[in-house]
Amino acid sequence: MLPTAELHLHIEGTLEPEMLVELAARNGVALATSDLDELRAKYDFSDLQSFLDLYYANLPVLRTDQDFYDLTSAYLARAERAGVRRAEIFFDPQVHLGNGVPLGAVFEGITGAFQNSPVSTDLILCFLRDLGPGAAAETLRKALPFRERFIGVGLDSAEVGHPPAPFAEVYQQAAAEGLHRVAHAGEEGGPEYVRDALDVLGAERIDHGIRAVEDPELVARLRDEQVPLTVCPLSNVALRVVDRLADHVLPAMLREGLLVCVNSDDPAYFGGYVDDNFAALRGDLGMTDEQLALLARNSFDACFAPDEEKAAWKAEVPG
Ligand code: HPA
Ligand SMILES: [Zn+2]
Repeated sequence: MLPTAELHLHIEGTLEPEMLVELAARNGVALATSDLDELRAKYDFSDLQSFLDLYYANLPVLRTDQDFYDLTSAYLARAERAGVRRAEIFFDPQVHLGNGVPLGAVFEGITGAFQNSPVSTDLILCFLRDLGPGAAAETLRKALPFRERFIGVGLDSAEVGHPPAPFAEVYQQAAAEGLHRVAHAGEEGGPEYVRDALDVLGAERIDHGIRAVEDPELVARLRDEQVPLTVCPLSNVALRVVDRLADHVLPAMLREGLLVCVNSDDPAYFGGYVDDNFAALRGDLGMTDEQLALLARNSFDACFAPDEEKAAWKAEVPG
């Protein structure tokens, strides 16, 4: 099992059907069905939005700090078995606030699970780009009383039609608070979303970024500046961003010298955890041990942990 850092993981996207049913029963939340096969059958997507519709529809089962604790503990236990040494975990506070869950319960549950795991963990607060910059600023304001519980901000949800630029001010505020800045860009949106995330938001890392390959000048810049790109191969196939894993641009990105790493995004929905992603890269793309080890080393270079810890994890990667 390759040791790796997982830097693109939405904790809400680790909600497996079994836990969905369990939490719905515990909290008295009605589901359309409790049949696990019927629930799994819905995990068939045509694009990002068709996934987001189901992802948001399932989240009202999360109500208490215990729910967030259980969700996060289950992910961390699975991640540990997948070789994950370091996880920088996204969450979507606007969804939970919208469902009437206090932010304190969300922070308490997630970070409580962090304390009981051997995996090195930190939390990144994501703004929902389709709700706009005003709602993002309001969310940051509500989260600042919990400032010590998270290390950065990100930008997720429906990409096309919701470019980065309007979020410049809230990203500036986040930077002033000493928070790291990442953003989803270049998943369904074009290279200009990646460029704006760097130039306008000051993003230190790009989530997905695969459509950057359409712009050679941008590729040269990403290589020269060694901007980390958190690529999610099984996600890209599940959301039909690429037709087949065999067509994925990840090997080309590696050949270009980009700082790419492998992540599971929403593993309960996309067919696997980070070890499953590595296995698929080996099986379907024929990637070699050397290439996979480079991806693992890149993940540690790309993470926000202290340099000594990064060096110790990197030294564990074979080759
Ligand atoms: O893969 C994703 N892309 C954009 N937004 C998201 N929110 C959860 N998962 C995703
Ligand atoms: Zn994502």
